Amino acid sequence: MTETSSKMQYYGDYNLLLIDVGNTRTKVRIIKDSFKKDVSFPTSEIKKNIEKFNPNSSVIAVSVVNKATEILKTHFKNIKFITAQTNLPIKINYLTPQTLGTDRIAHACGGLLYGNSFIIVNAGTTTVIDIVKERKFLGGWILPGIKLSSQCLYKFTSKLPLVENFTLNNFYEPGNSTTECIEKGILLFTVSSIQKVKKTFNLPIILTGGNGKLLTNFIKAKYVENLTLNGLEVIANFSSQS
Ligand SMILES: Nc1ncnc2c1ncn2[C@@H]1O[C@H](COP(=O)(O)OP(=O)(O)OP(=O)(O)O)[C@@H](O)[C@H]1O
Ligand SMILES: CC(C)(CO)[C@@H](O)C(=O)NCCC(=O)O
Repeated sequence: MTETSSKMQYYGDYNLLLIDVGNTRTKVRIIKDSFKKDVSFPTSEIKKNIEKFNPNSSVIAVSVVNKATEILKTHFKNIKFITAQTNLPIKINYLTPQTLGTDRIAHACGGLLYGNSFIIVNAGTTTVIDIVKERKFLGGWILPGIKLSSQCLYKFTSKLPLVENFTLNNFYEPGNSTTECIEKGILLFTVSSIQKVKKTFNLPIILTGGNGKLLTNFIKAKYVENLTLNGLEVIANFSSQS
């Protein structure tokens, strides 16, 4: 478990837990009065990590991993999962709200801390680009994430190596070696997609996710480390006031 401060401990006594289960990592925000702390761990290890939290805690969660959702439901007696039907500070305009990733709902709500209209780029396992216009979620684009793209090229070809470190700060010149071609190809695909959306909608970009920091080298954006957890906090405050 990774923490922003102190050592790992039993998290037994607090007012509220916010949980974001992503395909790669699970993030937890512990809130007790004005005290806040974020911790994270691999989603593949959710069972053993979640046992460190008091089952009687109040929990608000989003999860995009079905198995992890079941583990959370079993452990916590008082857990609320955000859905498109939750009382939200935004409107959801999506043809299939029942299939909409609830992390995307949280991102859209977290973005309200910076304005009412924006582009969200969540560069995690997948790269998701979403549009919120005047507090209305309009949908977006789901792309393979940076690491996933690299793993696919490696897995489904005979000659391509696995490229794990993305260290370039320029990818517009052609790549000059196999690893450079892969790195530049994935960055070109990711960054050009985001730039095209920016050009079309001309809204400010909010960038988040495990690869968000890397993309700040190429895209003018506000980088927010834990946008999903911030969004859950916005939703919690909104429903307590309305
Ligand atoms: N410490 C880390 N552990 C795991 N992945 C990391 C780490 N740092 C950067 N990454 C990159 O971040 C990606 C995971 O990002 P993130 O945690 O936002 O994804 P996630 O848990 O799948 O969330 P989402 O489902 O919203 O995409 C990985 O694919 C990897 O490329
Ligand atoms: C796209 C991901 C994987 C991003 O985390 C997640 O939001 C998800 O599983 N979404 C379901 C499909 C949808 O949002 O329409």
